Amino acid sequence: MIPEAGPKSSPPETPERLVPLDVDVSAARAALADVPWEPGAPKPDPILIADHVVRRFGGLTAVDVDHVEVQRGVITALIGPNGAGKTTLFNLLTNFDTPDEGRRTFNGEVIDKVPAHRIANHGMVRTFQLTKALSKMTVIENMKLGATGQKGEKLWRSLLPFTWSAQEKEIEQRADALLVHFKMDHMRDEFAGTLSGGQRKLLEMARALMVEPEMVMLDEPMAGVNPALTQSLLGHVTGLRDQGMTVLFVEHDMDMVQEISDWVIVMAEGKIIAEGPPASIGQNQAVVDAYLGSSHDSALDLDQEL
Ligand SMILES: Nc1ncnc2c1ncn2[C@@H]1O[C@H](COP(=O)(O)OP(=O)(O)OP(=O)(O)O)[C@@H](O)[C@H]1O
Repeated sequence: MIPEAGPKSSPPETPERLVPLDVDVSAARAALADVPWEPGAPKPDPILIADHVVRRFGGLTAVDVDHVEVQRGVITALIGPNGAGKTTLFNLLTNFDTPDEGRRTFNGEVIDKVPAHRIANHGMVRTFQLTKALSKMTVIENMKLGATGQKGEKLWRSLLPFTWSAQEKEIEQRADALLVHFKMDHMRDEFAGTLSGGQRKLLEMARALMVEPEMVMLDEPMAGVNPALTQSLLGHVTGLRDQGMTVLFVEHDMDMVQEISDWVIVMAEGKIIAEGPPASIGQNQAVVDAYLGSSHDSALDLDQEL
């Protein structure tokens, strides 16, 4: 469990809103009530759309998604049995992988040709596992690394050192404010490698927020998290939505899916096989069949949790 922040010299204030987004969250969630419970269902205000997205690995078609839309301002879970294609689709949606066919649209703009390292500038960010190299950096250094596409990257700005150092200061202030918000400021100068599994997940989330995104993509946010930190993490994910951000997460933990998602998209064998509110998914015959047809563990998960 993360201890409360220790006494520090005047910590930076947590910003009232980490991201000033003009999204009516209640309206966005309520609008889902009119969405049909079927694969590829159109949404009232989609922020992300994928069309005819196909990804093959040799003879295997890992993803073959005809159409899928993600509603703005809500939390959507992407679930499915092992090998369903969730991670591959996630990578395709964030441009970390290139489809053999298909088109992806974010905020009305086709993003097929946007390089992965530039996608955050468009307002979409994903969390990353804390790699070995990042473990050898301190928490604050990790946070600062999350700030991409800043003014200092542009050549003309680098000729104006005052602008550059003001930018550096802004980045550090935002990083410190986020660390306070996530109750990690007491670990600011520790090596990231010393964090527990749950603290790593918090750092990954905090780092993603450095770019003030509109949409946050979380890859298995509950994996390796100690139960003591579960509620805190869930609270932070719903907190992203409550500030107007759109959240899409891949997760095996059905408790989390049930507790926080507004909408669930189910994949099996590369395709979207079902969509609907979390309570509807356990009763969906195609979903039950897909989980029963997969590994024993996944079938048990569905049986017990949905
Ligand atoms: N780089 C790759 N090369 C070859 N096959 C791959 C590659 N990546 C994924 N696959 C295959 O594509 C299919 C979908 O994999 P993917 O990891 O997307 O599924 P998943 O739903 O995320 O599974 P899990 O829940 O087990 O993580 C699997 O059969 C997997 O073996």
